[in-house]
Amino acid sequence: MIALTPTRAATSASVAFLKFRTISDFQPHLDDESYLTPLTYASATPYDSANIENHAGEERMVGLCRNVVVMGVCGVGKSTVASRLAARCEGHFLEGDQFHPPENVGAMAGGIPLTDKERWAWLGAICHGIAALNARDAAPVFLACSALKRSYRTLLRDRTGPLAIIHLDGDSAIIRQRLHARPNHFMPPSLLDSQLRDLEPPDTHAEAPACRLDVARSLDEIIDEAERFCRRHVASAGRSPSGEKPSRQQIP
Ligand SMILES: Nc1ncnc2c1ncn2[C@@H]1O[C@H](COP(=O)(O)OP(=O)(O)OP(=O)(O)O)[C@@H](O)[C@H]1O
Ligand SMILES: O=C(O)[C@H](O)[C@@H](O)[C@H](O)[C@H](O)CO
Repeated sequence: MIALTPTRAATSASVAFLKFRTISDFQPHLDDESYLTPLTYASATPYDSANIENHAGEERMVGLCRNVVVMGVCGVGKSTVASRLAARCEGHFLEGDQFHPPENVGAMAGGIPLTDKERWAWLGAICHGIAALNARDAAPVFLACSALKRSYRTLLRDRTGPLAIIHLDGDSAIIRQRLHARPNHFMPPSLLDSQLRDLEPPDTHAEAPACRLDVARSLDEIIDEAERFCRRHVASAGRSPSGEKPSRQQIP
């Protein structure tokens, strides 16, 4: 059984899996594939681009994202970065691995890469998780999720709205070393090669806003740069230490 109870310390960010403890909370329909029904995020959440565009003269939300995916192959630091970023930006942290059914975890633990079909079901469940958090309040969601292929990211965007992408990437030797050094994780380092084969790095124009951050840098440097990216592209992404509102794009 995959452990679904919280394993990380809560921070000032909302840590989503403290609230949603079981996979069934998020994937009640996997058997009949109705998880593919539209989520209608605009009607289910306060993020309604039609309304926002009518607020001429006020802060313009168009172009800003509600959700952020921290993506990349296993061991690049997705969970570490996304959870710290959520704390910095006063958002929710969503751990993509929490949405894998036990069969997926079992396959990976046994050294078998996931298929597209297995990933579609998993991504569908993640979309429900994002939508649930978006419906709850206006805080941004920081998702740690491999999202290796462009089609996976398209699904996330189609079902949950504008998506900012932070791609953690770099020297595979560094990533492999970190995987070997990481204790108590179901993902075997042997799966890194298949993850690298599946990886379709984001097209920073076609999939904008997207950025690539090198895993060779220190965690602090990565978080600082990721935070700057989020302040430019993510609605309500954090406040200054003085408690000021986050800066947003203005209508010229
Ligand atoms: N920039 C960094 N410098 C040094 N160590 C790092 C850095 N980023 C992550 N790590 C370490 O690398 C390991 C892997 O990080 P983490 O578990 O966050 O990766 P992940 O991408 O979420 O992995 P997975 O997809 O397999 O769950 C952890 O032990 C983490 O502390
Ligand atoms: O798409 C995938 O193949 C999976 O999401 C993996 O990336 C794992 O979940 C993750 O790496 C766990 O360590």
